[in-house]
Amino acid sequence: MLQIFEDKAQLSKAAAELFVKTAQEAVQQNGRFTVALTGGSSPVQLYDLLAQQPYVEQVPWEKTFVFWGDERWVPLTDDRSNARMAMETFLNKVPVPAAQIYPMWEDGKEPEEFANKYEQLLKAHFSQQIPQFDLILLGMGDDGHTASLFPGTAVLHETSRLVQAYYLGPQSMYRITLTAPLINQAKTICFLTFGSNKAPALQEVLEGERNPEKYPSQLIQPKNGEVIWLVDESAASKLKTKK
Ligand SMILES: O=C(O)[C@H](O)[C@@H](O)[C@H](O)[C@H](O)COP(=O)(O)O
Repeated sequence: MLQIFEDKAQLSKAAAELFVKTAQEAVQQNGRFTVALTGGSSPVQLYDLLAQQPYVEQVPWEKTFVFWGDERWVPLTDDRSNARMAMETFLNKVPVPAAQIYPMWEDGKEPEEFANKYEQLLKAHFSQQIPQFDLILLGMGDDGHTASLFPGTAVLHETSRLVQAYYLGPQSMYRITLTAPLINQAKTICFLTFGSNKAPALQEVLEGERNPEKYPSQLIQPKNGEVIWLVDESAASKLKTKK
């Protein structure tokens, strides 16, 4: 489903409403809400809203479990840390129990070793069931990547692992990411995409020929759930079909 908004503010408000709705429904159905957050700049306004009225009091924080879709392998004190950004913008301001927040980082661990640990953590959280997030938030880069699924990387071909870490040469850092097969188990996947720099990639991802090697966001096709693209008019400017 594609929804186009006038600007980032409207888009972020719709994302906050979706967050509240999926959280409430998940708690009603299963007694808890499991979400994977995204990093980058796209979710900042959404996270800000979630710490404010009317949203903050509508989310069942005590029953919320927070994971990440991907992370730059840097300490939690680093400016580039996705976890740090989410902590500062909302997690430190809302009553989610600290023990239910699972950043993708541990001091002294190697990234590959930590990826295995995070995978085990997810398996334990979902016990015997398929690891199925209630909600996964994603951003899309202007090259069509999402989470840390970058064009031309081996992780795009992963079929069995849930979490992987790998060295991303062009950024001179390790990345850790949920894999596409895991992301695609989710009940709801929500892309937040705004700005004219995203317009060419968005057109390719949604309307171009299938080429996930070049546009990894095309890999995101939930098995039984739904994918919702929240997009602003600038990002949507090159789309031929605006619905
Ligand atoms: O850690 C990251 O870099 C991400 O999670 C990444 O996948 C991000 O969502 C996109 O690059 C979009 O980034 P922006 O929101 O900054 O445009």
